[in-house]
Amino acid sequence: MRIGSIIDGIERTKSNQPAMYVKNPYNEEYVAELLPADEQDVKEAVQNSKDTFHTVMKQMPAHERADILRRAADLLEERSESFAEVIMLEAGKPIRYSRAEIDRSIQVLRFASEMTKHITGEVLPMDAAVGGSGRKGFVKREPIGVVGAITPFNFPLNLSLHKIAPALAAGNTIIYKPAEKTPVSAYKLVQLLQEAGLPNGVLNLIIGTGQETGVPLTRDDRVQKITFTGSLPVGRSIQQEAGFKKVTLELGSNSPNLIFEDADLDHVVGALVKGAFAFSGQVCISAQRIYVQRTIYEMFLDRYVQETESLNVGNPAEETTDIGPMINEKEAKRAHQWIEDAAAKGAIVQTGGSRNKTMLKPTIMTNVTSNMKVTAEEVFAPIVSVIPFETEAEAVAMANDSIYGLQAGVFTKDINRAFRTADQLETGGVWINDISTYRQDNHPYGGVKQSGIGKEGVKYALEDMTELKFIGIRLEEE
Ligand SMILES: NC(=O)c1ccc[n+]([C@@H]2O[C@H](COP(=O)([O-])OP(=O)(O)OC[C@H]3O[C@@H](n4cnc5c(N)ncnc54)[C@H](O)[C@@H]3O)[C@@H](O)[C@H]2O)c1
Ligand SMILES: O=C[C@H](O)CS(=O)(=O)O
Repeated sequence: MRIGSIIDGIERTKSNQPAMYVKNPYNEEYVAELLPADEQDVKEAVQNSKDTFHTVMKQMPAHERADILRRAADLLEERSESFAEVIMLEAGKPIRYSRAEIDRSIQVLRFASEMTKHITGEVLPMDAAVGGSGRKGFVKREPIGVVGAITPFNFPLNLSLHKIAPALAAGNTIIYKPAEKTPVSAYKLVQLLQEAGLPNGVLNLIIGTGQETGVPLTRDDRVQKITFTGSLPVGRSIQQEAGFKKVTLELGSNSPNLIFEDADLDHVVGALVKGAFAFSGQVCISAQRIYVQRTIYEMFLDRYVQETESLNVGNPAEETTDIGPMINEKEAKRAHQWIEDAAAKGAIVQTGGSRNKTMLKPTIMTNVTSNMKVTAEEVFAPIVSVIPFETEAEAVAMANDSIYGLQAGVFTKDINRAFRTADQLETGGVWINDISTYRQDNHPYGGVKQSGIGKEGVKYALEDMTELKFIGIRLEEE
């Protein structure tokens, strides 16, 4: 399979850049050849998106946009297995988890379709201001224009749809720059939306590297908004390069989970095995730091290690596989090095710790300190640290001792403590009696501190992809 960028509905079949290849991270088998775009392609895509916004999108009524999104959801449902297979092959995501990603993506399309018909404004009480009598004021939401969507490899379909679907619902045109590690699902998604009735040029696809295509897209003044999901260093660079554009940044985390002594351990242990190791920990809200009240620490740790050791590690294509490869060997080596660095400073590897190419065994560490990379930085690998605490105040302080603040989990049966803790945690979201790793696609989602700027979750992303316009009328006196 050979894929190129799609601009104004036409696929580019030539490239001035050296070809790139997507390989299955588990066995290095060829998945696709890419024809990468360059700065000139980006410029053309932006001009086409700008023209299409004025000639097509501004005229398209909400019911048509809603229908396209609904048809896309139906088509994705029909083809769910082939999309799941592509994500399994290009990202190495175990097939059961790949299917779950498709199920969520279908919902995101449906939420967006429903929201399209409910983009409302308000009528202002103008006489609330001195001198405002005899005036009427209206606030309406308008699409912002051209949206640049830059996405990561780890949820290549769902996180792309968290940008594309609300942008379409709002009536914008989009330039979609997916991760070069996982562009095949992106290519299939653009084709699917075209089949669902999306006119040419409303969604332009740019296949290429961050440097060659993401940077010029971010700098282009004809783009009104960049919505980015990815790592902190790239997010920082986008913030600096974006100029006057609106920017949404969905970045990384080292998510904390707090387990109090009255928690339901039967639930907690299984949930946190999944929460720390699903997709080899390559999830931005993966449980990375688990704080356990001292009175139940040993009991939790024993059960946690035991259940982790029962995970099936292997080929992501197999139905029974829980843990597959990491995205590439470079990342697996980097994560393995972090384990070794921590161990050299006194951390204890309770289970795991070994690596074979892209396969890193699920690893539980104890005796860690807050200045080790495995706790202080985003590990983005199947590595979790378990840390004891004595008091609620101590647990909250340790959880908040981070540059990140995306999502947290708190486990307790005491409703007062649950809300008290949730109020004090410095994160964009808190789950009580569920893992930090759990996300639904309809709640506001996004970090504080260096985890990002702005919120997604269809309704919230949509709001940020519109501009408020005020229209006032001074009525003639009789
Ligand atoms: N908060 C969230 O919702 C969320 C969700 C998923 C992933 N993430 C984060 O994403 C990271 C993993 O994904 P990744 O490795 O694909 O991230 P990444 O930052 O390396 O790449 C993300 C995207 O940015 C592009 N890019 C790279 N350099 C660029 C530049 N200078 N300018 C513009 N674009 C550029 C890449 O080509 C890719 O499309 C982790 O840090 C993870 O926490 C966050
Ligand atoms: O990787 C981070 C993602 O935001 C997780 S999810 O797809 O939203 O669950």
